Amino acid sequence: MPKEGNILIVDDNKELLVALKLYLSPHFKTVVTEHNPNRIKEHLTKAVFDIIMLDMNFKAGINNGNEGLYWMQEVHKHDPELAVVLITAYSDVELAVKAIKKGAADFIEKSWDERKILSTLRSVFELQKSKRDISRLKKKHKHLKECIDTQTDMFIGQSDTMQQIMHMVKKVAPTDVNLLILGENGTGKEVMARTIHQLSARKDEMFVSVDLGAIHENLFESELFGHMKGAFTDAKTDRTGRFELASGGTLFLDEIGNLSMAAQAKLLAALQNREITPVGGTRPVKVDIRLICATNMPLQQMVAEGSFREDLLYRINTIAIELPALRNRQEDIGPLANYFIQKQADKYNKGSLSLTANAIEALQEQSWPGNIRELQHTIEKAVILCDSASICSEDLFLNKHQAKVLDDACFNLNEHERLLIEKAIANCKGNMSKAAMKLGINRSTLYDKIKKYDL
Ligand SMILES: Nc1ncnc2c1ncn2[C@@H]1O[C@H](COP(=O)(O)OP(=O)(O)OP(=O)(O)O)[C@@H](O)[C@H]1O
Repeated sequence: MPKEGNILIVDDNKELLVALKLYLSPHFKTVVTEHNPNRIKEHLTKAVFDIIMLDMNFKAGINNGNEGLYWMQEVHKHDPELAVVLITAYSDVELAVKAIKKGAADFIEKSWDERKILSTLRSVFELQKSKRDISRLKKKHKHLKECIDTQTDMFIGQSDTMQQIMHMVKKVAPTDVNLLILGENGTGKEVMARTIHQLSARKDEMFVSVDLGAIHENLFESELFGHMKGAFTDAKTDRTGRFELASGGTLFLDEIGNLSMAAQAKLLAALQNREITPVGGTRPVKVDIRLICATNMPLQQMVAEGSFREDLLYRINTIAIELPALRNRQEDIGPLANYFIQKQADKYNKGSLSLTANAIEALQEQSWPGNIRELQHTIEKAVILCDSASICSEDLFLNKHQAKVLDDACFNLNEHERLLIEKAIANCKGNMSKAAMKLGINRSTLYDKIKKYDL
């Protein structure tokens, strides 16, 4: 088993430091010794210790332990969780009780038995490890709660296009490959990323979502990699970064196209090395994440223009999933609208609500520039304002400018044909034979046109 535990021993007796180092080094990962207590802070800023063994009396002739208690308080000002084991040459139970009351983890007498020192340090180290685990778990729990509070939606997507995408997703989800999800705003990139996480072996671990577009350039490193207390003015406590929180699970980086070149370089290094170093930290931390990125920006074009790193694009884009705009998957509008109606009716205690056939038709005729998010908001508004249990097209307050009808000034035959085909397919709920019949053409001509207009 690899050795664990970093110990700093501070005592003005240099011979004792040598003896302790020799004895403890085979049992702990690092043992650092120091004879001058004024240098404790320097050591604590250079490395992370689990235990500090501290002499109670530094000045010859003084043995009331006050100096040791003073240095212990200084240590705790720097790191309140650091375990301090006090050393004294004088067996003094009262002093031991006083030190422990003031926050010492334990107490050792100088007239020692080596085995007792080892067992004391080992149990202090185990306790210290558990305390740190608890503090890490508390932070994870807080984040997890925040994630759960932003409720996830069930994945709806019956259209042929979405079924094909889901077929591919089911194959890639259980692997650990990096995925890039592309699509306009509101097409469901985050819902898709959460679905992939749920279908993967990492599903019992965290799904951590980061909106890179909302993070200020200066805070990028601290948000993603964490920071140590005191690393900068506002760093009042240690903070675990998103990479570490997601370790074992999935990290979802939304709006990846918004990253500056400097941030791209830092992200690439973290992905290549599979480790991060918190801001102000000295020790790199190993991370094991499955990465899913998303964007609505043309990354290939950005690479060509020099605003996105090609090596980063290769790393994040093992497989790309392109989510179609809602206007290009009309068959999904009805099921999505029905799903949102139930959800919002529950939210606003409206009992059982339903959409009339003409309401669904009207929804299918919209162009939805804001995609599923816009559809969801439209339904929410209708649910809040409706007076009866069935919602018709007038209750939807649809934006007339977004209706998928061509204005009178459009004489482009192709545009008219494309729109008519879309309408016929939606009207026939995706039944191609019926749609072809309605349009007065045969099925194979309809398929040719679907291909031509990329419907
Ligand atoms: N397939 C789906 N089934 C159910 N709800 C969905 C689906 N896709 C998206 N939604 C809902 O639509 C809204 C927008 O989805 P989401 O945030 O995943 O989109 P996005 O593409 O990540 O948006 P943005 O580009 O703005 O970050 C959310 O409320 C989400 O729950």
